[in-house]
Amino acid sequence: FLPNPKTIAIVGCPFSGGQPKLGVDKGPIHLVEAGLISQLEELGWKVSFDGHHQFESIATEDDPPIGILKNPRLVSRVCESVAQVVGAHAKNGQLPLTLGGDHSLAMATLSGTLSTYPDACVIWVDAHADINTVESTDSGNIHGMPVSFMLGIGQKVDEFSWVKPLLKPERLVYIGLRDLDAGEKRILKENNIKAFSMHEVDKYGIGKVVEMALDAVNPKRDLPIHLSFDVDALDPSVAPSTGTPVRGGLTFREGHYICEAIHETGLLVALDLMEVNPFLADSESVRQTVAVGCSLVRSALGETLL
Ligand SMILES: N[C@@H](CSCCS(N)(=O)=O)C(=O)O
Ligand SMILES: [Mn+2]
Ligand SMILES: [Mn+2]
Ligand SMILES: [Mn+2]
Repeated sequence: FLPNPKTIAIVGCPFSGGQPKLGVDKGPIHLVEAGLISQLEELGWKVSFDGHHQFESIATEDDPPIGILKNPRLVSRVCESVAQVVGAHAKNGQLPLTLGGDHSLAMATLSGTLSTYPDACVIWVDAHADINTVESTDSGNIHGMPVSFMLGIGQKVDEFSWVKPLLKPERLVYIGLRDLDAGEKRILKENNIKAFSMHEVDKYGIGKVVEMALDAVNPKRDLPIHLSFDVDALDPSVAPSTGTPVRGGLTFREGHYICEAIHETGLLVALDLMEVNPFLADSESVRQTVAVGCSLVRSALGETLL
């Protein structure tokens, strides 16, 4: 039996603690104000949205770095609470759509999904692998680390003891990589994690890459899919208003093809749209970035061209 959610639960997460740039916490409100809810209703979905989450209360306490990890207590507590919310929606048979906010939130979304669907596979669309460990990170920005926590690799951090290693390496695949730290390249190899970088996208074309990615983690097309989409996977000319832009990214169509193809599997159970930062560009570029975020979500949730 495979889930067939009919309701989307929007989890608006105005959170920026996993990285240093102001503004990414305003991503959710821009996405919702661009009309995303009615756009999804147009597609036939029931949409439940009980307002963006408030994290101010958690933010007040003293939160010195642990090692070089920045805002560790804040990130941990926010993610722990969001994990409960995402998990509850998934357990109710709804499709959690998490709007970021920075990608450290994926500790929450993957925990929520994998606690409900232990066999789910994760398709991570991103310029970055976000798999740094406590030992390998150079920045201490936790938005570059969520995958390592979910795999249970690297030195343990007490504040994150709630994070269970629910993600198996063989159930994770990347598309769009082009900016990995040396440590991350080593971690991918050591853990035999499947990754389709922009080199493979150029070489095989996006259609073949998505097919190979699914073959790698969902060979019988019978496992639930969690799609975690970082808008910086797209070329900065397509999605300029994001915190860590990297040249040579996915075209508008390549990004949409990934979402359309995943919708076509009928296996999508959870979706993250992360790292939209409306403070980082002129208003037209912000509008463009928000619009492409909404468009990608629509494609992953059933909007077709014909
Ligand atoms: N690898 C770098 C950059 S990580 C970029 C994180 S994201 N979520 O893809 O924007 C680091 O660890 O700081
Ligand atoms: Mn990311
Ligand atoms: Mn990224
Ligand atoms: Mn980013």
